[in-house]
Amino acid sequence: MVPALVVELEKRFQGGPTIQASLEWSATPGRVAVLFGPSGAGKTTVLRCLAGLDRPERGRILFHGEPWCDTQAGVFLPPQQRRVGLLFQDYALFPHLTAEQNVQYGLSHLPASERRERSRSLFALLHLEGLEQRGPRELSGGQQQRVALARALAIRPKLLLLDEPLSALDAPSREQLRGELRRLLREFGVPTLVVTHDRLEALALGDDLVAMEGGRVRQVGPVAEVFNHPVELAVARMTGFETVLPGRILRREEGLATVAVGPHALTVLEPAQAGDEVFVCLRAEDVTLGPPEAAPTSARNRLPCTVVSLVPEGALVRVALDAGFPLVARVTRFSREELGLAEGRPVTATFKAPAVRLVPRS
Ligand SMILES: Nc1ncnc2c1ncn2[C@@H]1O[C@H](COP(=O)(O)OP(=O)(O)OP(=O)(O)O)[C@@H](O)[C@H]1O
Repeated sequence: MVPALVVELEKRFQGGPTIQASLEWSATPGRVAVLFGPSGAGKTTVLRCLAGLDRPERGRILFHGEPWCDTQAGVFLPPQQRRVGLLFQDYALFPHLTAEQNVQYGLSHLPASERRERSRSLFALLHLEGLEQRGPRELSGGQQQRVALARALAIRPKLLLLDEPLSALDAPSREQLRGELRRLLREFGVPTLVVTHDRLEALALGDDLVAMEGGRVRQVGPVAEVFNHPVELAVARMTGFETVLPGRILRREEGLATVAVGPHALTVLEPAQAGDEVFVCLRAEDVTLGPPEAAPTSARNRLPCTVVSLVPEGALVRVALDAGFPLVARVTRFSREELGLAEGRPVTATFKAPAVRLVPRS
């Protein structure tokens, strides 16, 4: 398939770093790619260049074959000609305008009746009815975020760009809005790029992941693939969870949930959110290995596994396991000797219910 979005750019900052980003992305309607990486990786710079707010020294940006920027050909489309919807960290709503006026802000070229109709349907879609005449200061953080999203969508963008869209919210609201935002982005049907440095947000929001570090794009692929199969150390470090598996919640009782993953039913802490389709995320450090006939422990989850590979990492050893699904553990060299770990050997993997993070996918 021909990628709809092609980015090859070099942006130099005076006395600062040079960002050299290359990526190709399908940008199909409703699909979400997360620009993910540590602080200073260059994520916002890529977003600003896509929006037309920053001009790269060298390179090109093509969207469905249309050059938005081509430094060799001297092409640079201003932001309004790119038809991108933008939402930045602090929402930047105009404080002196009502929610409705904020949403209609970029629509002055349209007749009043059409402006009203567009904002009316967006207020309905984003569950903001009744708040049209409020000023930004009279709205909660979550409501401001949705008004800003409505404003970004009002221009009927070809591409939506969100920079840390949840970072201004407190932790509980963030968690709630992560799932909601994903559902909304699906509904809008606009291809979306989201910047975040938060792993759970990347997993919750993204279909695809663009992993950035040190001003470079390190890996691009479906989100679970990049988390499970990082191609280089920098990506492995930033993804952290080495096991990310699709699962389905079967039951919830007394604060615990039972999740079907491959052939197993895992016990995890019950997630606050509704929705039964989840990603099950586990860090290698939280998985303990024991002999196949190990006596039961207090850990809720006990899986018979086979060792697939052993990779020394300094004082530790990374152990890839087959538990009916791929699972990764990290043990000390001492434990490796003690357990006689070797490729093909059976072992028991255990982990506690609180070690598992669930990220909603529906
Ligand atoms: N206007 C500027 N002048 C000089 N250096 C800059 C400028 N803008 C960004 N940089 C530098 O470029 C690098 C990439 O910045 P960028 O904001 O793109 O990173 P980021 O991945 O979005 O980080 P964060 O998650 O902290 O927002 C950083 O080292 C930053 O200090």
